[in-house]
Amino acid sequence: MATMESLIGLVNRIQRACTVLGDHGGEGMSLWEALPSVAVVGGQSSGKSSVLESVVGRDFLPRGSGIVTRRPLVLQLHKTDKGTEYAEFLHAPKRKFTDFAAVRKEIADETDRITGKTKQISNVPIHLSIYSPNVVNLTLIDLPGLTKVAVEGQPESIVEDIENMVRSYVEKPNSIILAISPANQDIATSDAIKLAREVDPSGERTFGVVTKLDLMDKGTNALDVLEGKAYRLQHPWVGIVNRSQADINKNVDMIIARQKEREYFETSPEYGHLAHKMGSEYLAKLLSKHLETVIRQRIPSIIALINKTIDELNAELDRIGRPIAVDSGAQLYTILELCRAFERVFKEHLDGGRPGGDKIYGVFDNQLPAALKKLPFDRHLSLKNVQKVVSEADGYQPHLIAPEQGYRRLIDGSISYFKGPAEASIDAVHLVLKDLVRKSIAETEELKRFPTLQSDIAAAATEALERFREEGRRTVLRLVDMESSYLTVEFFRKLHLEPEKTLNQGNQNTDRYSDNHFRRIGSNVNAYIAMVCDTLKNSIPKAIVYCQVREAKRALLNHFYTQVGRREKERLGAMLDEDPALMEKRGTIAKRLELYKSARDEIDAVAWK
Ligand SMILES: Nc1nc2c(ncn2[C@@H]2O[C@H](COP(=O)(O)OP(=O)(O)OP(=O)(O)O)[C@@H](O)[C@H]2O)c(=O)[nH]1
Repeated sequence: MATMESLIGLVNRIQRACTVLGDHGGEGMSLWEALPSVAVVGGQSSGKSSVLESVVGRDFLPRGSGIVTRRPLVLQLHKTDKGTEYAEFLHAPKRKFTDFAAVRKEIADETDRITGKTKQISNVPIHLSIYSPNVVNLTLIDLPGLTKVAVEGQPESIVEDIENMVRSYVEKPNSIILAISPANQDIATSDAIKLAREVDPSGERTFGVVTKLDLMDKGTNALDVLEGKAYRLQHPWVGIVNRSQADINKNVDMIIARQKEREYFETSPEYGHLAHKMGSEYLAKLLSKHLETVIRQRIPSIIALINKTIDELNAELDRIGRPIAVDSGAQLYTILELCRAFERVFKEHLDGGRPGGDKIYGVFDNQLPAALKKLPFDRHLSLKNVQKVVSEADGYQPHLIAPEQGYRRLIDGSISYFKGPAEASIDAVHLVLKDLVRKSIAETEELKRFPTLQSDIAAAATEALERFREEGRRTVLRLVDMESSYLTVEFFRKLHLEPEKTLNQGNQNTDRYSDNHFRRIGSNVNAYIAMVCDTLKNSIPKAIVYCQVREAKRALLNHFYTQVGRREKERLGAMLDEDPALMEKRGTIAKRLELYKSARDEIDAVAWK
């Protein structure tokens, strides 16, 4: 018997754990649903509270007209060896109630706390534990009384609402139904039996209880019900005599009430032969024994469920990451690992595998050529401007054969236009790289839990990219300057060999001569610039890749690594600060895990006894 009792005590502990974890037996297969409990079901005023109280041996349930029980009450009875009786609510775990009138008030207050002072009902249970030497270990659920009509102030749906809520408790296969029917009503019309039959047609988990035997009309009795003739259940029917309203008003003690009940059956001419199988005490023992049997059968599946949950929790912990180490060596290692993970993702973006790297080629293939095409060479090499630049370069002495100075100035002026597109390409690639850094940080699964390190990496990478941009900028500007500093001699020598067709035409008009002459200079410069443009179109991308892209791949976090290596312990720890919400989540999971593990240990211990 000791083993059996610890078994039920264990169930009580696990059920409490479930509620702590927010498991109200809602969606899905929960531990709660794997464990048996006893639900008290009956019409209003059928005597549910009275039965519950006499099983417990204490007055503690709120009473009144109308719907008093508006939230399920999960009542766990814990048998103690000795000491005073007390009650404890899960929502106020530090407070021990020894005054049961205060328990009654707390149930009423706690009901109102969720439902307000309305006539609404809620399916969030109130958990109450009673510790006493005078009880057996048992979990009982008191449910709102079934009703046939809504009373004033209640919505029409209340009848259905209550029935649905009660059904949601008793339809679970682990629920043992205590179906209360008053003896002074036809058993055929009993709400409790009606619902029990619906959810448990075979009757294997229904216990029929007949109350108010003492209130039956003279000359009638409930023998055909109690003997199972009127309605057959697999378990024997139990008759009960609770305190009458008059007894309650007179504050008749529960112990005395039980004694009176026992006497009632022992001396009853109708029920005397059934006396040993009647009454609240017998009912309590019957229930307890049945629970034990059911729990024994359930142990393997409960253990399986607990193991499954433990596996799930462990997997979840792995997913969000285990707690981080405290020694600085391990922290440094973790930081470097996380940085590497980020770098891997970043490189995948550049090398392909992840999108984004192609945008850089887009700069080379579209943006740069388009910008080069738009350069205003037409204007710069217009007849008028060529004339102006060349004349200014000649000074007081016009050139004799070819305007060497004029050519130089026109070419220099044109080449300086290339600086704009060169710098714009540098900036465009810089933006692409910066965006890839941002994306890579967001995509690095391992970094998710470390917001501080995320921003540290972002800052370090951005700073490095800035440096690469500066280096890139200097390099492309140099490429442009190089084009100015030394011109391709070959090009001009070839020009010199070409016959000057226009000059040999008959008309010797000086204006025409000079127009053609300058037009020719303009078109020569234009051809030269087109050649330079082709060169730069190829060399600028090379410089950009060399200075920015290649460096980003090779050394994005190099500076950062040297800095981190020098940091002392506190700062390393701070870098690994986590999102508080995540830390809390890990804490919750760890706590759940702990609870489930201890539940498993306890079940293992009991199961092997
Ligand atoms: N004489 C007598 N009165 C009883 C018996 N059982 C319950 N009563 C009385 O019937 C009334 C209703 O009993 P409760 O135990 O409050 O019934 P309930 O089903 O919990 O009622 P609600 O919570 O309103 O649904 C009370 O006045 C009880 O004293 C009984 O066996 N004999």
